[in-house]
Amino acid sequence: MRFGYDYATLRAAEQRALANCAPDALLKQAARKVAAVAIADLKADGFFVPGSVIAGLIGGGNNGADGLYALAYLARRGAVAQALVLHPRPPAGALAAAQAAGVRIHFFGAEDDSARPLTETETARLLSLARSAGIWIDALTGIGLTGQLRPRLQQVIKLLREEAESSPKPPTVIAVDIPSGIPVVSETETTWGALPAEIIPADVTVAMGGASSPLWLPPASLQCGTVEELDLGFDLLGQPARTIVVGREDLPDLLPPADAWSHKYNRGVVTILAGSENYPGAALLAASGAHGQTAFSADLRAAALTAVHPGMVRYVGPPALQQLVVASYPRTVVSADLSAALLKSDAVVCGPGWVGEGRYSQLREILKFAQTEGVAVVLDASALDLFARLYQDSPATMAAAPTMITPHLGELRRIGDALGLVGEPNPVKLGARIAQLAGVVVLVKGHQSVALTPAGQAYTAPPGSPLLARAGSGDILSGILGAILAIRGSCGIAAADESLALSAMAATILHSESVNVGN
Ligand SMILES: NC(=O)C1=CN([C@@H]2O[C@H](COP(=O)(O)OP(=O)(O)OC[C@H]3O[C@@H](n4cnc5c(N)ncnc54)[C@H](O)[C@@H]3O)[C@@H](O)[C@H]2O)[C@@H](O)CC1
Repeated sequence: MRFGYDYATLRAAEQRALANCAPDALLKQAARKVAAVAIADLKADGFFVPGSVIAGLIGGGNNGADGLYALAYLARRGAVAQALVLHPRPPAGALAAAQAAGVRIHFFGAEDDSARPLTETETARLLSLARSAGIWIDALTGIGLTGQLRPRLQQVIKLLREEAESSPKPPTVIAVDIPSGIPVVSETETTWGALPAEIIPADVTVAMGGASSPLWLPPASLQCGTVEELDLGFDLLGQPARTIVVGREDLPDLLPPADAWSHKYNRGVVTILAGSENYPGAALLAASGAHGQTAFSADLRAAALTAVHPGMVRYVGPPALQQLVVASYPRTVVSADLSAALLKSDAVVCGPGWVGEGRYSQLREILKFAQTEGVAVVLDASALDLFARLYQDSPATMAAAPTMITPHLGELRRIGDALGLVGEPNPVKLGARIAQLAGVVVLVKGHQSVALTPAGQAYTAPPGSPLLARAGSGDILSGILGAILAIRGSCGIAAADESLALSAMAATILHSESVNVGN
């Protein structure tokens, strides 16, 4: 797993590390890593370091200092290192070191008026210098950015973004700590990966000492390129992470294997309520996910086979759909009796294609059962509108049951509106607010899915396959998720919010993997 921290945690860790080392020692260590990334990029493209032109976009804080020291290393290796200084007071020690190493220093807007836009002449000079470089080191602002980016910096970032986008040979952009302009702190709350008006998208971001949350959360994460974390000795172990990134390598730890004593009743029983006359396919798709009827690449197969093969899949629905499900998945135990099925369940999935009379009271019954027995419930698709209604009627029922709702972006907005959370454009933040208000885990499904817990943590995984963007994907995912929750539930892994969120990430990784190999 990888972790993202909030501003206060990172700052405190930085202060503790700084107390134990010489002035600028950490900055120089950070700079060496940035220089190494630049050198690796040159070599990968078949260039030599001597003679290669590298531009550093230099701001006024320690982020700028990292950039200047990196240019100094590169100049000593023979690169033509150009510092484009865009702050009236660049960090003095790093500037002197860069000059001494032969870095060429170019000042823009030396007077202290960051509201004045660059003149035409300055703009032309900036672009010409930037154009001559194959690598840009973006060191304008790091985690010290506060408030809205000042106008001149906004103008500069816009100019350079447009230059990079329109260039036939775009530069490799290496962001120091975080692409400039992305806020890590605001006065009132974590920024949840918000994007500024202007940004130069990075190919690589080198996170210094510890990664900030926006590096992992969309939409900001989608502009950060590959994130490389540099260990600077920050003691972050044991510090609360705001964001947890689950990878394929974590799956074996999240998916308990069956053992010699496993049987159909103790290996997890998942009950599915899905499909209707108009949407019969939803019942089949959810069942296929729960039965693990998905292909996986060889290295995931071992984990996946145990993960998505619960002891039993039960289906509750009308007789015609029961027949359909059994015809495709004969292992399914079907019934029309919800109460009887619930009694034997370790997890319940409800919602794909699930329309018709009586759903509201069924949902109430499921949540009451979940509340009493501590059994995890996944609410998807049609159950989401019922969820909003139920929350309005009886909020306590929601918060007390281990519940996860799984909206895509359109459904998320509808739930937000129904709960009175209007006008929040950032889906991750909206999901976090719904989670907090309703006391449920919210899995925001999309290119990069994020699960938000009521306690304010975000769980995510690398972006999924583009092939997931089609009808029926969510139905399969809900089945996979139900199977994982049932297995974990039967193994005594508590259906606490963190466990639900981790299960959601395991399910999204497996789901994405399965469509990539042909399902
Ligand atoms: N202190 C240390 O030893 C270490 C610092 N590190 C680096 O230092 C960075 C943090 O340094 P700082 O705290 O100096 O902060 P930053 O360098 O991130 O930001 C401060 C600079 O941003 C400008 N700024 C702030 N708000 C602005 C706005 N709204 N519009 C335009 N400009 C604005 C300020 O004028 C100042 O020049 C990290 O992101 C990281 O790159 C890391 O290398 C780790 C070690």
